[in-house]
Amino acid sequence: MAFSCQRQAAAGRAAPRTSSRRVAAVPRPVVLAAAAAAPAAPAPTPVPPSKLIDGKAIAETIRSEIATEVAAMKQQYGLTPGLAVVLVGSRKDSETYVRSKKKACAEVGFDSYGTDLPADVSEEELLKVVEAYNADPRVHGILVQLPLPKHISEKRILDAISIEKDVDGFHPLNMGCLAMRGREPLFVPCTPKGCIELLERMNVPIAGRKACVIGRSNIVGMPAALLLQRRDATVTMVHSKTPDAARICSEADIVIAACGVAEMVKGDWIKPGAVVIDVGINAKDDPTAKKGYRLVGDVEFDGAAARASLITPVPGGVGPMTIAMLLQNTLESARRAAKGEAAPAH
Ligand SMILES: Nc1nc(=O)c2c([nH]1)NC[C@@H]1CN(c3ccc(C(=O)N[C@@H](CCC(=O)O)C(=O)O)cc3)C=[N+]21
Ligand SMILES: [Mg+2]
Repeated sequence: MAFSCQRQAAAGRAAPRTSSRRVAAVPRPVVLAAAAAAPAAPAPTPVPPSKLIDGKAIAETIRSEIATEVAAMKQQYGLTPGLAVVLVGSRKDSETYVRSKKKACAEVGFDSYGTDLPADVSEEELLKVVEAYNADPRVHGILVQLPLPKHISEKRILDAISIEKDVDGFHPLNMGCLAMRGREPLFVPCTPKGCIELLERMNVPIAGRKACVIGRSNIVGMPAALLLQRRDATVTMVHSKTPDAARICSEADIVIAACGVAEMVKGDWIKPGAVVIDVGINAKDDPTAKKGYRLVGDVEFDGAAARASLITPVPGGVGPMTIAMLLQNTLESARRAAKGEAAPAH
């Protein structure tokens, strides 16, 4: 059940907001009860659905497009795309993500292969697993779930993934090609690719616009900035050492927030009419929620939504797109294998 749907459902029912007793009678009290807990604060104006970028629905559309292509590929080449997912340790969030990735594979008709290793596995053992998947012709994509335990060098593991199977796009050769004009990476990292796909499917113009990327991680901020740049946006990156991040952000037509700090980007960071893509997924304590927390992004949603022309919710925004792009990358890799395309020289 997507949070965005709850938000919309709640927005349609104005009356229960004011009374905590009536809130208790509402079947899904998460949002309403949170509003009732602070009666002094005025309830935020409900966000009109036309402002929301429904990543969950767009990802579903993409997944059904992929399923159609997989069926055709099986027919034409007798080939089934295969994704290998390697999980080290037992972080609850990683286990959840890995489960959703395997489920998404099954839904579009991919084969998936999983290796679960204990948290204290040696780097050498993990390397052997990666190398076995590199050599396995049924596998077109390899994903080693991050973060890895401290004693393992992520660099060493990611560098070992064959670039033809690097569906995460984290290999330095793929990243390097992304950064260079006149070159194309074999794969683009899934989360930033999903952000661009959302902009494109919502018909948001990128060329000639000012974009602000908040955060400079290898997996989101940096590749997001490079992708925007490739589409002729004027990109500014801000980060924890930027003294005037709020001012710089407030000049942008497109904001991609990927700083990993819950609700850091406030409403007044957003230029009226800007498009806001929120990559963050943070757990925020909420005693009224079933699990004792709810998910929030890196953007303070209500304040930003009041000014933005379009905004992604969390969850139900970028998250589902990350998985859809992983499937797209894996499909593309399988297509190259089916056509026997030689790997570009490297
Ligand atoms: N090698 C590697 N590749 C990754 O792509 C990778 C990774 N490691 N480590 C962790 C991050 C995180 N990530 C997400 C994937 C899906 C959702 C997703 O589907 N989110 C849903 C559900 C959120 C929820 O309910 O928890 C949503 O936002 O609506 C979120 C986050 C991939 N990552
Ligand atoms: Mg990714």
